[in-house]
Amino acid sequence: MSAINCDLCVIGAGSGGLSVAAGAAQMGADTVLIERGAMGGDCLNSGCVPSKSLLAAAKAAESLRRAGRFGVNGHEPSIDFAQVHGHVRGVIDSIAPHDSQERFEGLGVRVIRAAARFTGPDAVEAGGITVRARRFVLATGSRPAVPPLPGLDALPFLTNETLFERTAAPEHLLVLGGGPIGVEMAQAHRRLGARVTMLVRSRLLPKDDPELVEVLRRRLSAEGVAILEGAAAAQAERAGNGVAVLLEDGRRIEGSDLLVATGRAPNLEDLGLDAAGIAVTKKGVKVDARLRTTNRHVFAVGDVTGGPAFTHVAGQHASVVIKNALFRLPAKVDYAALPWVTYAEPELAQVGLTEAAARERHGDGVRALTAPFAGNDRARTEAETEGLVKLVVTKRGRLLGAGIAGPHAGEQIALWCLAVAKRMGVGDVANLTLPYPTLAEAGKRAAGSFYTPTLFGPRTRGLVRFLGWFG
Ligand SMILES: Cc1cc2nc3c(=O)[nH]c(=O)nc-3n(C[C@H](O)[C@H](O)[C@H](O)COP(=O)(O)OP(=O)(O)OC[C@H]3O[C@@H](n4cnc5c(N)ncnc54)[C@H](O)[C@@H]3O)c2cc1C
Ligand SMILES: NC(=O)c1ccc[n+]([C@@H]2O[C@H](COP(=O)([O-])OP(=O)(O)OC[C@H]3O[C@@H](n4cnc5c(N)ncnc54)[C@H](O)[C@@H]3O)[C@@H](O)[C@H]2O)c1
Repeated sequence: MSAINCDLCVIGAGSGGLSVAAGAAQMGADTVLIERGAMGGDCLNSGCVPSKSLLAAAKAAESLRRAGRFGVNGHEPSIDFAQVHGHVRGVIDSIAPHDSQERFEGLGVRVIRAAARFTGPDAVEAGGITVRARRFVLATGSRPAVPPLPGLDALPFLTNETLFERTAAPEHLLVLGGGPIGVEMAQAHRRLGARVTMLVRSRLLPKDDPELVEVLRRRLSAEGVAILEGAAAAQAERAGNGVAVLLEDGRRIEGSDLLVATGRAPNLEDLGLDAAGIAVTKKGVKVDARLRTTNRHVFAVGDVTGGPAFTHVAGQHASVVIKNALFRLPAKVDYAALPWVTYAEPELAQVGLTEAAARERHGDGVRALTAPFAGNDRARTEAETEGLVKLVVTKRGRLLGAGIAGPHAGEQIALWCLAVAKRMGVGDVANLTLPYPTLAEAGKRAAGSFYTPTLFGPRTRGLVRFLGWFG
């Protein structure tokens, strides 16, 4: 068995591990990166990239269907699912070089393609090589959490790890779970010609603001996605060539295929965490705000920590770990201005606190300010007037959070990421001069509504009349 000594050893070459390894190597740290599967991890191979590529194809199909509202002949598109799959594959292939072993070796990283396992508090074994490092970073990600539903393990169900390999559309897709994977994949498959039924235990997108979710629920239903909320699955079984899910209320829902999208489980197994003295909780590796595990030589980043499971969170984690591990700065994670986007149409974007979370934390003084896209001229020109901007502010107008359901919400939220992160007030946005006509004006309108009662109230009218006497 050969041995390597290095400054930093990163386990897992997904969003988190790659960011740590690239940053550390470019800053001069002698870095080893260990990956047991495909370089790029979930986001590139079975997550963000394929899901957004599939959604883009689905959007193209839907815009043909809906073109009639512009007087442009809309028609039912003919969909070649194998070519759609080719598009998805092509996007992955076009991004893959950026995450590749070759690129990382070019940056000076030693890459080992094997499963890693701690053999002690300061040593890892992978592919017959013992790696000793001053610091380790655990970035092993997560996998689909499959619920213990009786009958499920005897069925050939789909997860995000298998869904994007399909070259034919399912005839009738049952989607178990109403989180972002469920919602995005339900709409994508419906638009690409499948029948889709969502089985949602509680409500759709439970982490999002219900008023904003309602916009998306209406659109999904209008497009023909059957959404069964409050539908707890009790059992799964075969039904001819397909599948059936029995609900607790006695209903039996049949489909050709079943997608399980019921959350994530951290990849902790076979890592020898006990040998390294690394404690875990039910959610993932136990870390403090500086992402230190219970072994002072080992940090953890990304999904394996059991925190918010997003690529941009893994990115923030990477930067916190680099500051701590390489520069000994006490940097901490900060989710106060954490954004997330569900990339269905209309998009749903949120940063900071939702109204419910803000009321829980700040009490009844919190105000919600809204502006619908129905009143926005750009939305009218685009014939995309569904949705709204919703700001959540303190009594004095400081922004606590912002949510958008509407066209390009994921792009529009960037302004609010800055405003919430910098603890700005509504006045900072209400006083901006924005280009006309833009969707962003809806946000400005929501911000401006904070002042409406005082600006157009009797006191202002009295003041204007009084000052008029001196003119
Ligand atoms: C369908 C889907 C869509 C998503 N869409 C979005 C989105 O639009 N935006 C967004 O921000 N997030 C999205 N996410 C979430 C995002 O993909 C994850 O949060 C992100 O990939 C987490 O990065 P990570 O580095 O923690 O883990 P991963 O990317 O999963 O990487 C972990 C790596 O570690 C490797 N590994 C595991 N164990 C070992 C071991 N013992 N030895 C060596 N290597 C090991 C794995 O093979 C893997 O490559 C999506 C997820 C899914 C499933
Ligand atoms: N656009 C994005 O950024 C994006 C897209 C996809 C995934 N992701 C990330 O991946 C994570 C995983 O996504 P997800 O949609 O699988 O998970 P999720 O945890 O967000 O949602 C899971 C859903 O499944 C339901 N559920 C759980 N157990 C169930 C059971 N036994 N029966 C029926 N329903 C059950 C939950 O009530 C919930 O609605 C997300 O939380 C998110 O962090 C992000």
